[in-house]
Formats: sequence, C-alpha cells, structure tokens
Amino acid sequence: MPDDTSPQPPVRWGILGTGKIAQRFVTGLRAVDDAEVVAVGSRSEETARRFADTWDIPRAHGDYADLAADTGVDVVYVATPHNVHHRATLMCLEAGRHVLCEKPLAVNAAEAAEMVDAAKRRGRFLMEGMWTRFAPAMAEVRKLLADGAIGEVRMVTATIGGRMDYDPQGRLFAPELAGGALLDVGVYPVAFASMFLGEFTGIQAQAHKAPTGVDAQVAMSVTGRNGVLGVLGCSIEAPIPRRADIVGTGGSIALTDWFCPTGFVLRRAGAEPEEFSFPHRANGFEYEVMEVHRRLREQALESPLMPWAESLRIAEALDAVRADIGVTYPGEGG
Ligand SMILES: NC(=O)C1=CN([C@@H]2O[C@H](COP(=O)(O)OP(=O)(O)OC[C@H]3O[C@@H](n4cnc5c(N)ncnc54)[C@H](OP(=O)(O)O)[C@@H]3O)[C@@H](O)[C@H]2O)C=CC1
Ligand SMILES: O=C1CO[C@H](CO)[C@@H](O)[C@@H]1O
Repeated sequence: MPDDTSPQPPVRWGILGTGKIAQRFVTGLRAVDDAEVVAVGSRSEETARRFADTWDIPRAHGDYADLAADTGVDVVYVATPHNVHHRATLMCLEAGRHVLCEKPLAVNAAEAAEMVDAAKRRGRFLMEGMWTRFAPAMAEVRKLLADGAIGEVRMVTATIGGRMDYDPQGRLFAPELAGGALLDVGVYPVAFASMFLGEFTGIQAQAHKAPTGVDAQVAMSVTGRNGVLGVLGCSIEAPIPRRADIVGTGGSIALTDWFCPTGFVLRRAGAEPEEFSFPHRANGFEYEVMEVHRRLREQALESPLMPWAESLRIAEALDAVRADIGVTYPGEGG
C-alpha cells in the first residue's frame, strides 16, 4: 500500500489552443515537479505539431475533439478565445477529462451554468483559471484579513488595462470572439471584488466602445450585501495601472500588479507601513497548476479558492455590466 510519502504519479496535462497564453502556461507548469504535458490540441495538424515540437510534447492532435478523447490526458487547459470556452470545455468534460478553463469561464452566465452542470453530471473537476487567486501573496492577504489586520473591509478598488493594438478581427475587439475589455481584463477586478463583497447586490457601469461595438473601457461601481463597496475599472485602449486597494476600518492593503501579485504594502492604522514580498517560483502560473493538482489528488470536483458558485456569480455580474453598457455578442439576442 502506498503511504503518504510515496511519490505520486504525475498529473498528465493536455493543452487546448496554442496561442500566447498557452505558452506562458506551459512555462509555469514546467516549474511544478509532478506536472507533465503529454498532449496538445489545435485546430490544425500543423500548429499542433509546431507547438508540440517547441515544447517537447509527445502527442499532437490536429483537432480539439481528438485531444478531448485522449485517455492518456487527466486534465485539459482550455486556452482559446472566450467564445470557444463553453464548447471546448463541454467536449472535454463529456469525454471524461478534467478541465481548467481560462477566464472568463464563459461568455455569459447561461453558458457557465451548463459547464458547471456538465462537470457535476460527469463527476469531473472544473475550475475557471483565475490565476490571481493562487499566488502566495494572495494567500497571505487572505490570512491577514482573517486575522483582522485592517479591521472590517469597507471598500475595494481595482483597475487593470493596457493599450492593445486595434484589430477588428482579433480576439480582443471582435464581437464574434466575445472580445471587449470587460471579458478580457474586467473579469479580474470583478473577481477580486467578489472575494470581499460576496454576492453583488448592485452594479452600475459606464463604457466607451470600440468601433466594433465591444467595450474598450469600462468603469464600474459595485455593492455587496455586507455594505462593502467596490470601484473597478478596465481598459484595452489605455495603460491603466494594475493597482488594487483593500480598505478596512483599521487600515489598508495596497497591491501593485495585483492581478498576480508578488507583494503588497500593509498599512495598519497608526503604524509604519509593512512591505511583504513573495517572488514567484516561475511566472505565476505554477500556483494555479499546483491548486489543480491539490484538488485532483483530493478527488474534489471544484476548488474552494475558485468555487463554481463564485464563477457563476462573477458571470452573472459580467452579464449585468454588459446589460448596463449595451454590449451583446452574436447569438445572444438582445
Ligand atoms: N491568465 C492570463 O493572464 C491570461 C489569460 N488569457 C486568456 O486566455 C485565452 C486565450 O488568450 P490568448 O492566448 O491571448 O489568445 P490567442 O489569440 O493568442 O490564442 C488563442 C488560441 O485559441 C485557438 N482558437 C480557437 N478558435 C479560435 C478563433 N476563432 N480565432 C483565434 N484563435 C482561436 C487558437 O489555437 P489553435 O490554432 O491552436 O487552435 C489560438 O492560438 C483567453 O480566454 C484569454 O482571456 C489571455 C492572456 C493572459
Ligand atoms: O488575462 C489577461 C491578462 O492580461 C492581458 C494583457 O496583458 C490580457 O489580454 C489577458 O487576457
């Protein structure tokens, strides 16, 4: 019988989609001892083979369905444009694979609910790739808050943005690919606020739109049931600093580059600021990979750090913001 100290067999990963983030993800994954990338799936044989050769991956599938059907894969990382998350995730879950799906989990809450239902029905792990949550710096923030370091949280502010090249056909600006600032980067501040507000009881938003009709930037104000407020912003047309503050009755925590932080400053009322530093082992994705491994080894279907109910709540909040700013995607109606 293996005991707790027996080496665990590696978790075998498949990568679905061979774009920019897939490369960064594999770099992070390679820093995790018990992780192995055994297969990649692409829309074409050629790109699958190229990615496999670059990253020394044994099996290259020129069709996502073949990756989903690969029984030598434990868990698939879905790294496609947003409009493909739902279809690719369902395909993998139905074929018996566990899934880590890039953020946002889906284009809207209805799609997200179907994905969660499929994971439940098929008894497979599913998690939204909200990698911000798993960094050691965020674990320390959660611990400090639980210990009452800043008193009772009352307000959260979080912004993120970049000036992206305008390509009306590219995934950031094309409505067909569910582009726009909100789904691409706005999901981070919404998910960040969700940690402190719990359920959102009110959301108001303003947007500036790109010529394609998707949102190029959005300003949001959100309210939680516990009276905590959030002021959030995102942009794909301006380099808004990545900055977040959690403010309580007895102090505050300031995070720069908070969307996957390596440190923060704690200010307790009446005391000198305290600086905390948590350098990443690799590029930050390693902590998300470790969280998936931890839950798979426990045979859990979801992560307590990014549970299904919260992903659904975030998806509903994004729907509410889009209703407010008047952004719909092809096929959604409205
Ligand atoms: N966690 C993070 O920090 C980040 C997360 N992301 C998320 O990752 C996902 C992918 O983003 P990113 O890698 O930047 O995107 P890319 O455009 O670089 O790559 C997306 C990949 O998806 C596949 N794909 C499937 N259908 C389409 C389609 N219709 N058009 C274009 N590509 C398609 C392609 O792979 P193939 O040809 O092999 O099928 C493509 O290479 C998004 O959900 C995004 O929000 C993105 C950046 C950072
Ligand atoms: O998640 C993300 C993080 O930041 C990128 C920009 O730098 C985004 O485009 C992306 O989708």
